[in-house]
Amino acid sequence: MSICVANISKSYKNVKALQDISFNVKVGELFGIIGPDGAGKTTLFRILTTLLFADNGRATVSGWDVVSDYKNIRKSVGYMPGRFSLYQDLTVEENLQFFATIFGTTIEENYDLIKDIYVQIEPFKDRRAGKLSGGMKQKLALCCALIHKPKVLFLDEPTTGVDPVSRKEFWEMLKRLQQKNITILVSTPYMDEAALCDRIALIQDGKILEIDTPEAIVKHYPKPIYNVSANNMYKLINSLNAYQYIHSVYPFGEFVHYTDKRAEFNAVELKLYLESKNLSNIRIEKTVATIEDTFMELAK
Ligand SMILES: Nc1ncnc2c1ncn2[C@@H]1O[C@H](COP(=O)(O)OP(=O)(O)OP(=O)(O)O)[C@@H](O)[C@H]1O
Repeated sequence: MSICVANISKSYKNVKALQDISFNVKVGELFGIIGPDGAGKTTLFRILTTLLFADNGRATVSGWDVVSDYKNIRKSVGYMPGRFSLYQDLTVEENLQFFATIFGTTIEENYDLIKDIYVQIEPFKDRRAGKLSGGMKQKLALCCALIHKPKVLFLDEPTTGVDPVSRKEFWEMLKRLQQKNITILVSTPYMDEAALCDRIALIQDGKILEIDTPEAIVKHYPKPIYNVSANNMYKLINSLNAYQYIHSVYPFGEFVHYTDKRAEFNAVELKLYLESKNLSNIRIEKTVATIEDTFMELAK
């Protein structure tokens, strides 16, 4: 195992940031920690990268204990914190040089590992890091986290605030790094990114709701789910919420995802009900559950 987490808990005064968290990550696995703001993702990353002590439980990274072997862990992992952590006043190249030096290596020595990513920011190598776009900053931060050839990479919300094209590119890079046998633990609040991981842990209020492959998690969704749309989204949601057979309803892009309490759902009856609420252009179609649907159901 690359990462073992056993019964980890952490509180800040009255806030239970992590409650009895356990999971394992295999060598070379791309494992996602998926949860909304405040779920406890950063706290978990800080414990695993030896920057914070847990109140209870044990964790190892590459076989090293996060408390007693912290020095070995610090040498062998890469950590990209959620907030931009690089030196804004240093240039792209100077930042990279700096991180290589503190880990006792050089850019040349491990250039192969970062090459794919670095070529994209190389044209801006003399630009100060503070003047880069969001996507470029993420690429530089990833290069800096990789420059000492870590065995395990911790990426805390690496794509938050990054445009959709750069997000997609970023995940393609992670897939390539994975082929180099680097274990990757990545957190994200974006449910679409969860589908790109080998396995995911859904986390909310410091507790793990479920751990499995994205495909298996979606298959566990317990009910048929329907895309519903109408001329007025706000009124549609309010009307569905007031419907006597509603199990769940929430907005999903241009639709509303609706599930019904009954085993036998009646679309005609629902349409008539919505028409009685003065809605028009009503469409009701069966759809497949996503990770977001599963999360919402488990988090209820
Ligand atoms: N130093 C602290 N003192 C008090 N409460 C804290 C501290 N750090 C985090 N918390 C609280 O602990 C909980 C978990 O926070 P954490 O930052 O780990 O979550 P997160 O999933 O990373 O969310 P975010 O993306 O918003 O940072 C939240 O309720 C947060 O307000």
